[in-house]
Formats: sequence, structure tokens, C-alpha cells
Amino acid sequence: MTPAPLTGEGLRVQHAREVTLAYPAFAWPAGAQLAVTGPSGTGKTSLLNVLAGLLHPQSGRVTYGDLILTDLGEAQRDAFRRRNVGYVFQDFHLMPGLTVLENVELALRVAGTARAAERARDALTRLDLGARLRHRPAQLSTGERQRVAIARAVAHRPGLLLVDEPTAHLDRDRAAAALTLLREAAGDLDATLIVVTHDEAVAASLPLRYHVTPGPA
Ligand SMILES: Nc1ncnc2c1ncn2[C@@H]1O[C@H](COP(=O)(O)OP(=O)(O)OP(=O)(O)O)[C@@H](O)[C@H]1O
Repeated sequence: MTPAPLTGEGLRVQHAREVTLAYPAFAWPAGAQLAVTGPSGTGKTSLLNVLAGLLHPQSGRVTYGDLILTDLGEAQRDAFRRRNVGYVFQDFHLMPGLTVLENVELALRVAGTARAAERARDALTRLDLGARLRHRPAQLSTGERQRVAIARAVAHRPGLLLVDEPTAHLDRDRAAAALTLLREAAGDLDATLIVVTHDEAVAASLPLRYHVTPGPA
């Protein structure tokens, strides 16, 4: 879908009475590629979840183009996510009982995309998984599982690609390859790419950085 600028201000997330996360303001142009860095527990994954519309902040405002994400109710946020967001979770969250092809096809059907089977096959083939379509996730290597998760995240052509710790399970060479793949996939879509990472090499290879620091909420 159409990529759009993303802004946030005054953002605070409250998880429990004792945990409030506060974020510096941000304004990223459509198609930006950035790393989200910061110490453990400062709220990087929570930020991705807010941007995905999975988590509603306690206060503050997030906009995606003309849309004020923080004004939407849960059902509207779900619709926003299905249409605009691709999310590659740290542990991939593939469905173990489904084949590789079915995993991607199901996501496309949920997003309401036409010709789901054909597009799933295309997305997987582009990520070099054409020979793995009938395999189940447990039969794949970690790197292959990650590529399935990337194919699933990009197959409906989202404007926003959110990725949590893409190199956590990979050695250095595979980590660099995964990042290249993500950057190319986002570039093909003109999508904004937001990568949460602890890996300084990954952060340094992206053009922008957003650092989340612990601080008074
Ligand atoms: N669902 C939840 N319920 C209660 N507390 C939560 C929940 N999710 C996150 N937290 C807390 O919010 C804080 C931020 O968590 P988050 O996962 O966003 O941080 P992070 O910067 O991504 O951490 P890490 O780098 O360790 O993955 C942590 O203290 C965490 O324990």
C-alpha cells in the first residue's frame, strides 16, 4: 500500500502500574530505513507494537500520512495493520502445522489480498524458497524460516515493514545477508523499514537511527 511518513510525539506506553515507557519525538519520511537501538527493556519492541497498531499507548500521537493511528479503535487498528504493516517477529511466529506456502497464503487471505496462492508463491520464489513450498517450518533452517517470515511480511506489499531483532539467531555472514534482503524488500516496495536491533553492525549499516533511552516517564 502507499508508503507514508510516520511521526510520533509525546508517546508513552504503560504496561503495568510500575512500567511506563516514554519515547523521544520522531518524524520519518516515507521509505526511510532506520535502526531502533537502546538498552534492553527500554521499549523497542513496544514501539514496534504501537506502530503496528497492536498496542495502544497511554498518551501521545502517532500519525501515518493523514491517518492518526492513536485515534483509531481496535478494529480500525486491525484494519490498518492488515493493509499497511508487515511485521517480522523475532521468533518468526510461523504456524507449525502449515506448509511454507500455506503460511504466506493464509496471511494474504487475512489481508484480503486477491490471488493469494499465486502471490504467496511469487513472494517465496523471490526469496529463493521455491523449492521449500511444501515443507513445514520445522523442516527448515533458521535462515530459511526467517526468509519465510520476510516473504509473509512483504507479500501484501505493506508501506511499513517492522522487524524485531532480525539477526538474533544468525551468524555474522547470515546476519548481513538478512539485512540486505530486508533492505532490498523494503526498497522494492518503497516501504519504510524499521529494524529493532542490539547489533551495532546492523544499526551502523542503516542510514537512520532512533535511540530509545531509559529516562523519567
Ligand atoms: N505485555 C507486557 N506486560 C507487562 N510488561 C511488559 C509487557 N511487554 C513489555 N513489558 C515491559 O516493558 C518494558 C519494555 O519492554 P520491550 O520488550 O518493549 O523492551 P525492549 O527494549 O524491546 O527490550 P529487549 O531489548 O530486552 O528486547 C520491559 O520492562 C518489559 O518487561
